[in-house]
Amino acid sequence: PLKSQEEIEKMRIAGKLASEVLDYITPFVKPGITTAELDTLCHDYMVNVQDTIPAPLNYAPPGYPPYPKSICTSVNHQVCHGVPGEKRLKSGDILNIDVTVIKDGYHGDTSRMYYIGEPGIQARRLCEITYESMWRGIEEIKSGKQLGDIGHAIQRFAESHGYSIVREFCGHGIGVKFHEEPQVLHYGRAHTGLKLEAGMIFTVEPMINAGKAPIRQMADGWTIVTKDHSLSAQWEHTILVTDSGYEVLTLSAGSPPKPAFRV
Ligand SMILES: CCc1ccsc1-c1ccc(O)c(O)c1
Ligand SMILES: [Mn+2]
Ligand SMILES: [Mn+2]
Ligand SMILES: [Mn+2]
Repeated sequence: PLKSQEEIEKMRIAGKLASEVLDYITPFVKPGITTAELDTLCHDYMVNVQDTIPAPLNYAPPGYPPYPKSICTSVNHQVCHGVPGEKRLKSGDILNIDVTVIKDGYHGDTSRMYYIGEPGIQARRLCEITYESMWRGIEEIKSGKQLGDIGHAIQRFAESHGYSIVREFCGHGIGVKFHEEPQVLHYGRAHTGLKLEAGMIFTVEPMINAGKAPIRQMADGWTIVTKDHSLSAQWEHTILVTDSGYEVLTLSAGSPPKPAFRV
């Protein structure tokens, strides 16, 4: 549903707070720390400093058990929904931290990639291309355009670099609920799908694999990995559709800059 001005203001606050969690955790993301330690640090910051609620904690979408932690941490060939645990991060790893906070009843959802020590050139390139793929999709957002324009832009850019798009998970509407309509696919055909309207708020969160698209779910009932064990990267922003284009709601002081689009 379209958000009112009051709701949009609350979503701006929630989105900024979510982004600030990723700023806060950045200096802790070093070789030797465990993803469970990162979860505790983020949880305590959200609850004790921000007075926000971590949306993932005990979140149970249909067919899933309640999620046991406050953030998602997906390392290397893990695609998404990685559960924080005793795994120590090591130099060369790439890590996605995905944060969703609830403030005053409204959700802010964002994720970033982090380099642990010195990842190799291939790992860095996947992270950089995935970041630009997300922005290529965001750049299509404008009242009157269609959802297919977003997916097509992401798919074309990522696949032109020899990467593959994960199809089983998508972006989503967001507001008083973590997940609302519409589904925002990260692939598709231009000039197809739902028309975008000012006041819509949804996430763009492409998962891109260095190898082939197929994924597998781990025995923990949560963690998704690439079937071919290739590296996977993801970035996520929460976006408001405006008449003139878009407004990114999940920006903060430490947000990486938008890439200069190489043609
Ligand atoms: C823990 C959160 C969760 C559980 C099942 S799907 C999911 C999830 C994780 C990150 C997201 O950005 C998202 O939209 C959903
Ligand atoms: Mn997220
Ligand atoms: Mn999301
Ligand atoms: Mn990954």
